Amino acid sequence: MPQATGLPTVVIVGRPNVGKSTLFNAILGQRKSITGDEPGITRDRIIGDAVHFNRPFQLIDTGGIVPEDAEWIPAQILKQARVALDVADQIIFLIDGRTEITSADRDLAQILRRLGKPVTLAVNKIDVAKRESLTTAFFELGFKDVMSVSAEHRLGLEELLDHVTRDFTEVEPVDPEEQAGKLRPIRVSIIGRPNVGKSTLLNAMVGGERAIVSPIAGTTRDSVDEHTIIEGREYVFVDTAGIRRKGKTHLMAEKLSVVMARRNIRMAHIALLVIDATEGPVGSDATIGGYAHEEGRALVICVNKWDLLPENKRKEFEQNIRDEFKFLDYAPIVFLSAKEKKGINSLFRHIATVYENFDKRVSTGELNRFVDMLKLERDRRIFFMTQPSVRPPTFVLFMDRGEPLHFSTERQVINRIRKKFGFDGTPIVLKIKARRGPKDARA
Ligand SMILES: Nc1nc2c(ncn2[C@@H]2O[C@H](COP(=O)(O)OP(=O)(O)OP(=O)(O)O)[C@@H](O)[C@H]2O)c(=O)[nH]1
Ligand SMILES: Nc1nc2c(ncn2[C@@H]2O[C@H](COP(=O)(O)OP(=O)(O)OP(=O)(O)O)[C@@H](O)[C@H]2O)c(=O)[nH]1
Repeated sequence: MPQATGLPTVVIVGRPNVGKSTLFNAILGQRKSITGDEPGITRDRIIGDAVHFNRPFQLIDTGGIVPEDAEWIPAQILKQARVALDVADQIIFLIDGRTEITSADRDLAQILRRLGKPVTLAVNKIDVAKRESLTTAFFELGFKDVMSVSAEHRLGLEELLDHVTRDFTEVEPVDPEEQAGKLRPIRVSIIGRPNVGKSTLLNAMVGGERAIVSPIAGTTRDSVDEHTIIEGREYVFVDTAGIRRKGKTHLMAEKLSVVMARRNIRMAHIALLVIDATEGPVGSDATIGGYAHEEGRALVICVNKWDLLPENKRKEFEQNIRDEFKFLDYAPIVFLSAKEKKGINSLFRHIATVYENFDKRVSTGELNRFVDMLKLERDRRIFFMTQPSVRPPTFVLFMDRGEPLHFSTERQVINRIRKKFGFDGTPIVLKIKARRGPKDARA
């Protein structure tokens, strides 16, 4: 039976066949805010979570509580629906507006009045536009709040819910800060040496049938950001003017690409480091990737022009990258051909996952169960651990002393965090703080 969730509870009661389930489904369906564990609503779902204008509540349909074949008497309803009525903050007493008031309606009305809870009498099956005049006959049941609805045609539901939820607490829709972060566009920077295919990749990602592309002038005079929406998620490609501006002499261009990468990484959440498959990972690729790491930005390594290499080279190439870029071991590697538009969907999926990790928060409870299992250098002690921020995920270890961990120990801790919680594609920042013990407090 209903769990006490702490949410205000609305209970729908009425004799059989008045339309309780129809109303229940209409309210939950209309609000699209079912949070139950199975998708969709079945006929025998009797409890669901709903929201009306930021006022969340729990809705119970007693139609599912009283068996359909039960001989209907008020006592029966009371027995079966007792739990629901006990937890009710608001009761919707549903009757059939197309039939005469029955003795069962009258008996139930009396029982409900005695509960001393707020009851709204909802007259159902009033399927016409001018509904009010049809409800006057029902005032004789002794409720001052009488409203008409058509559950089937979803008429009058808004007014009914306005009324029923009027005293319920309004909540902010989740944490607005976090929510804003989730809804904000993912800022992507395409970086790499000259001629690796950056502008071809940009075109493949924002061009063609993906469309909804609009170049928007950025804050700096000649920078242009490009927006695109893929599967409901908005992406902004930062400084595409820079990507599209062609290099001058080769040497100039090479240096320029490094300078540009450094600047653009700061404006982005995620850097796409483009490597030319025909050249393999080279020194300046590592330099550019290193900036993303230092700036604490998420990273996806894109091996472009893969159409020019045989497929069976993939493993070898991947190993090559891992060997050259040891410090970027968290970055996923995507093989693609920007020119042939191959691997672009996979790249978008990686970006979405990597961003999720970049923005991921682990609860303090989970972290401290994890800390219990960490064994560090023998002379260091961890008291507890928190994650104060995201983008990038930043963890603080509260220890006996504030001095940094040995490099290899720090790496080990970060790897353990990755292994336990999964942070593919994002750097992890680890900070050490001395816990203020009782001695410090006295000093
Ligand atoms: N015309 C009309 N019919 C409706 C309306 N709402 C429900 N009905 C019909 O009334 C009948 C009973 O609806 P249910 O939702 O199953 O009624 P219930 O109160 O849950 O019935 P029990 O489960 O037996 O308690 C169904 O045939 C519905 O299609 C309405 O607004 N207008
Ligand atoms: N075979 C093949 N060629 C590609 C691919 N992507 C890009 N190219 C080619 O590589 C060359 C360079 O591509 P661009 O997109 O201009 O490279 P860029 O990185 O923007 O170059 P800069 O502006 O100089 O930094 C062009 O001739 C492209 O057609 C690919 O996936 N496969």
